[in-house]
Amino acid sequence: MPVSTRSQILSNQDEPTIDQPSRPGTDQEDSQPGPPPLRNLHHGLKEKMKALTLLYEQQKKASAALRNQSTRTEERRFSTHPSVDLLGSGKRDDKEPKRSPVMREKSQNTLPNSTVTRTFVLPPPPCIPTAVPDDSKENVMGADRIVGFTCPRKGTMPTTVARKLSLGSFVPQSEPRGIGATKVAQEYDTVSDNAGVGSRILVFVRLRPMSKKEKEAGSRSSVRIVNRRDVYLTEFAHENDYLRLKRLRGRHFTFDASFPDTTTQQEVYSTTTADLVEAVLQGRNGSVFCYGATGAGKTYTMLGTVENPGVMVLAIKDLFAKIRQRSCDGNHVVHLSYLEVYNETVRDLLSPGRPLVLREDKQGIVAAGLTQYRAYSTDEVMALLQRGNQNRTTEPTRANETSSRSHAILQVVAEYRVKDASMNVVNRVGKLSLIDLAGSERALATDQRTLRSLEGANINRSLLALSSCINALVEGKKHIPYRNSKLTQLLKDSLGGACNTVMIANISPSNLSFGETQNTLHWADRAKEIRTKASEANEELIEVPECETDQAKLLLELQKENRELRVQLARQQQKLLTLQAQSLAANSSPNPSSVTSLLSPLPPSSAQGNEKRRAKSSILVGNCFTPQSKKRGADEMVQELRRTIKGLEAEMGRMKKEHALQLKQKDDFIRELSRKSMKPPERGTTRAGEGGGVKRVVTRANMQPKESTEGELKSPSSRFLSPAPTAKKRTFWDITTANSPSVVTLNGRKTRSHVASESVAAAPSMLLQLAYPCFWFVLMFGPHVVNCILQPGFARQGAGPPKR
Ligand SMILES: Nc1ncnc2c1ncn2[C@@H]1O[C@H](COP(=O)(O)OP(=O)(O)OP(=O)(O)O)[C@@H](O)[C@H]1O
Repeated sequence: MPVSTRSQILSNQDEPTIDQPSRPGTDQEDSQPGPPPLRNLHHGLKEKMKALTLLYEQQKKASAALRNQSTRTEERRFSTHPSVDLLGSGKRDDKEPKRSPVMREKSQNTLPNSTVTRTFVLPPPPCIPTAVPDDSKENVMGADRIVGFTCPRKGTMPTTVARKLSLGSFVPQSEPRGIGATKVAQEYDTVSDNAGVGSRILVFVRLRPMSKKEKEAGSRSSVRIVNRRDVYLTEFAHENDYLRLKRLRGRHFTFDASFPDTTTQQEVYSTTTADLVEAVLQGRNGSVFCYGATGAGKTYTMLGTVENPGVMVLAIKDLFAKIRQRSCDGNHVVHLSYLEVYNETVRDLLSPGRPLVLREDKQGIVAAGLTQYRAYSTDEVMALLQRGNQNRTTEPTRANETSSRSHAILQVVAEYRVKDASMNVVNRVGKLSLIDLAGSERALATDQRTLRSLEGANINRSLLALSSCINALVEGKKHIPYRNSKLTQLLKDSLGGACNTVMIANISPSNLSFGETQNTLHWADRAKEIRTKASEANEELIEVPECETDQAKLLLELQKENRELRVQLARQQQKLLTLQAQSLAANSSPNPSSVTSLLSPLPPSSAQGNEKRRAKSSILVGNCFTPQSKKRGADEMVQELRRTIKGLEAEMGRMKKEHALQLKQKDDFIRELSRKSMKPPERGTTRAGEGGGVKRVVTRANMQPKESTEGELKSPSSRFLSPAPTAKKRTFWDITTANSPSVVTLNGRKTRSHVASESVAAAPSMLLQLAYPCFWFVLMFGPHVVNCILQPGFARQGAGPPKR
């Protein structure tokens, strides 16, 4: 049986085919029926390719007028994939693609919903795959060549010239534009956008340097960045892995800008975020988020280190510097909040506490109860940022020593007044969100069956929700599944709202992370197609009155408002101080009630007040030198001591009064007794006022110290002195001998017994003479009465002649 082979077909190319109807009535037809003529399939293909090439050329010519010099750049871009070099493949020719039937790339799309094919130059392969794989995005190549790469473009992309890199749609041309975007716009092809319709998300890629660990593991670089824009990804396989060697993949992506591993933080900031800060100062909202696998350098890009601060730090510095320059009245308000989404709960990083609930209001999705700190300087923001980062959940994993286990969102709201072109005063409010996402990860890359894996699962879930949202947005679906996770809820504004958004995709160069890098680049490539809504400036015109009187009025009003605010501030500060003092006291004392009573002013001197004061004094005595009291301020202690002294003095005064009263009562009693029971003795009873007596009468009143009569003591200790010298009961020795202890008095004066003893000493026989009646006297009235009579007061009271 004759078998037609490929060589036969090729050799019989001149023979008629189905497409070429044979001429009827020829000898050939009649005489040689033979096998039916075979169709050369290559003919159809060739024609199609020719048509396509023609179409391509036409389009190219048409667009050349628009693109001017970009054609040459485009052609250069279609050159051979550098991975061929990496793999050590054969030579290439830049002109080759023009003749090659397959290797074309249409960078522009003139028809909606058409497919753009990126093609890499290849020598004709010995065995070209007959069917293009389903995943048309993937390049399939042999061990040393890349076959093709297609990338479907949706109808959502602008049908005219494609990309707009600058933020021109929302930054007025009159305003200075950030260096970054301007530079990038100059370096790379920029294309016009439908102004006012909105802007698409700008996507940047940052490659980090190879880590020490990766180097030690012998990994090779699988990423190559060309022209600061194109990223080539190459897969490596072990030379013995024959199966994979034949199916190695290579990929090519183009982004708004791609940063090689040598790029500085400042370069990244000025290219990606500087323009967003500028837009925020125009009253618009902006978001920057870092996306990538764990350990790819997201936190490094966003936060950086002390020596190399990242985007967050540089953006805030820039914001403060610009706001100060532009604010027409020098006033500006910068509010700051910092939260994290950890295991699907939202937490405040600046004042950690209970998880926050997300609510949707007219401002968008907000975390209810999130602390908004007012910051006055960059340093303050830095301090807050540092505090927030200390509260952020980070754990070491196998993939990263300091892996962030949560998504962190720093939001800065800036408000200030500026004079516009027509010298009107305008109030502008803009919001900047800086987001450091947690890294997507494989369970094996981190840890299994631990809390880390639970965290990893939650991170992956929220990132999956993010990719679903990106897909839905790219496909122009009506329903975007923001509610699938807390992260997407919080990113709603950034992805689908009126916001200028920048995505920085972080990748690792290591071939060991090929899968993760490929995944990151895939989603980054997809995110390029998301268009956000047109962002309107949030600004309010403040009308300034024209005539001078109105201006003066306004000035007065503002001054009044200012005064009121100052008063309010002073009140608040006072309240704060009181609260602080109370909390300090409560912390330092084990008995809060006693401390509160100490801090409150003392009531006026009432009986109740005295009681309280006494109680307080005792508390103070107990607390004054306790270790807790040492903690209190020196002033407070001095005050407490003063209060103690006052309390003690009051107590002394009261005691003194009581004492005087008792004395008086005693004297009265004695006088009464003396009146009733006995005649005053002849001797020693001379009236003091008469001055006729030879002997001087010493009374109790004379004996009392002078100060006691005035009702005041000089020192608290002296007040505790016992009144014993005056109140002491007389002993026999008081009467009989001058050497008795009671003879010597306080003032060097002598007591009545002293006087008596003197006389006794002068005439000892007199004692004997008196002994007998005294004995009878004692027998009749008892020793107590005698003692009373012998008291010094008796002489005073009884100094006058008895009335009876
Ligand atoms: N551009 C860079 N230059 C120098 N070092 C870098 C760079 N990017 C990342 N690194 C280093 O790589 C390590 C991992 O980076 P980083 O912690 O930022 O990763 P990550 O993506 O935030 O990881 P995770 O998602 O686990 O938090 C860090 O030690 C960091 O210092």
